[in-house]
Amino acid sequence: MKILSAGQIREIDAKTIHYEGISSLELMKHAAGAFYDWFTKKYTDKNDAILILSGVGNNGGDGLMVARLLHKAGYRVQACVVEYSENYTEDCAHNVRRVKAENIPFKRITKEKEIPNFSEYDILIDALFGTGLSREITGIAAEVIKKMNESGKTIVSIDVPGGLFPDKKTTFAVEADETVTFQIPKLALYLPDNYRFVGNVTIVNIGLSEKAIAEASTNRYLIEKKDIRELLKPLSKFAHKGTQGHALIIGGSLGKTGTVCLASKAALKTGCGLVSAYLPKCGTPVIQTHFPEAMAIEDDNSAFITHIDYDISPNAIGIGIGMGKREETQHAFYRFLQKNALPMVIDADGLNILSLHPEWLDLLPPKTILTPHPKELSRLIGEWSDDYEKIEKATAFAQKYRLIVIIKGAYSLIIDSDNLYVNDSGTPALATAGSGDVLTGIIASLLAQGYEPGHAARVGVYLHGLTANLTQQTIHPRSFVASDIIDNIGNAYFTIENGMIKK
Ligand SMILES: NC(=O)C1=CN([C@@H]2O[C@H](COP(=O)(O)OP(=O)(O)OC[C@H]3O[C@@H](n4cnc5c(N)ncnc54)[C@H](OP(=O)(O)O)[C@@H]3O)[C@@H](O)[C@H]2O)[C@@H](O)CC1
Ligand SMILES: Nc1ncnc2c1ncn2[C@@H]1O[C@H](COP(=O)(O)OP(=O)(O)O)[C@@H](O)[C@H]1O
Ligand SMILES: [K+]
Repeated sequence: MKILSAGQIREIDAKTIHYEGISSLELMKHAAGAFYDWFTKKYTDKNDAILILSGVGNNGGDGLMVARLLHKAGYRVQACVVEYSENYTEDCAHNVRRVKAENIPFKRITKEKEIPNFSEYDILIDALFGTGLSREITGIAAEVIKKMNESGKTIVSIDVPGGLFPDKKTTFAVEADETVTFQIPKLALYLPDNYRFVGNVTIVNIGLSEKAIAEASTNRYLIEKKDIRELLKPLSKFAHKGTQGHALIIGGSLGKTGTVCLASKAALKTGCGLVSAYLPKCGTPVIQTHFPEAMAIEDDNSAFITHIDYDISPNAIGIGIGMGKREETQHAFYRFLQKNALPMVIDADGLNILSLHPEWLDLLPPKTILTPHPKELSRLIGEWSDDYEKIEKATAFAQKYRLIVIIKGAYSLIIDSDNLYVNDSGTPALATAGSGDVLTGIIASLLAQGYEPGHAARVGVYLHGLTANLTQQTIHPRSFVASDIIDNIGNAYFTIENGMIKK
């Protein structure tokens, strides 16, 4: 799904009206209706006191239309317009008239003392500003937002939290619990700095013209299940382990051989035909006991890796997990990079060693996948002042070395040449030891199966996250562990292929 800018969304809005031959008010009806459907499914208690805070633009118009729908359905609604400007849009003004005509409690707020007492309400709906925000908020709107944020009440934002810039850094905005956004994802909704404003994001369809959306050009995308389904390779009737790829996982050190067990098992469960694990000697009994399907190759050293030599022919490599940064291991890694031309995913200490020797980055085959979490990323590219600068610097880094960079997080970002992909599968259940090791195994497996690296990155990140979504009802997020990801890779495949969850 395309992620677009506020300007592009405005254009699609106008084109929809033109192509579909509908009025802007009708489009607003669709938008308000979509919000209403979502809201009434989530908040079913009609005794909740709901305060709707609208602005004077079309976002405010949406809010007032939502007030009318909720009132009609029997909810207890108070509608307000925070009159930060006298320039009402036509559709907003229309809805003010309708709200009054329908005898819905209504109030204009022009100065601080007119701000209602939020403690009398259960839910605040924010329709103050949408994608038309053009500058920092001051005056009465700022007063209202400050009080909303201090109220401790549930806040639900229509389209975007009031004050959130869709395409640049935000410092002050409504701090919503839920944001229901209209059809087109905006980048700002998925950035960690903005989580306190955005809360949970839901995208609802409002019937914007598909043709208009297709005409908008972008290099930013939100990954959807259907995209991943299209990328999945079919499994041939005549497949055998020799055709399904051989992944080699390299890593581990004394006390950290579990990382390689997790990645190796994840690799096999993701579908490659063979998995070998290269570890220090201490790891061999561990992996052979834990996971008999894997083949082990031992380093000479018992506690850490000192050379990386093997006489097998894998198709792809996952390297770096649990490996440590000892001198000997660093040199072994360097000599390995000098001779390796296979597709590769590098994580953890592999990344940390590269940040100690940035000149080694030139040795990586094009499209090597790096999977840093933010700390590892900062070691590679330096600090950033905000998420936008982080993306800019990571993109420049990825392009300079022709790499694919996956910035791991609640929403992982995949940078692949000019393109940015946002992944929204996954839950906080994944914030658990070894979760990143499993991702390395999944991606190594996909590379071994012949997936183009950009596809392996997207499919891998999406699959990994989906395992947590699928177990939300069966495994409490606090007790979900990395092995649960592995156990549910099959279910994730089922879900992607045909929407079915196998219990
Ligand atoms: N996407 C779609 O297709 C659809 C979109 N729809 C809805 O429309 C919304 C966009 O509506 P919108 O363009 O009217 O802008 P909106 O955000 O309501 O506010 C603009 C007003 O705020 C003002 N203003 C701005 N910044 C300010 C500041 N800092 N401090 C004070 N004032 C400030 C600005 O004034 P100006 O900048 O012109 O001086 C203007 O008066 C969108 O989010 C969605 O909810 C649906 O209805 C239908 C389908
Ligand atoms: N709150 C979250 N929501 C979704 N995914 C998450 C969340 N927290 C962590 N993850 C995912 O879990 C993985 C954690 O990786 P990493 O930080 O390397 O962990 P570890 O070092 O413990 O293996 C990443 O893929 C990340 O995207
Ligand atoms: K809003």
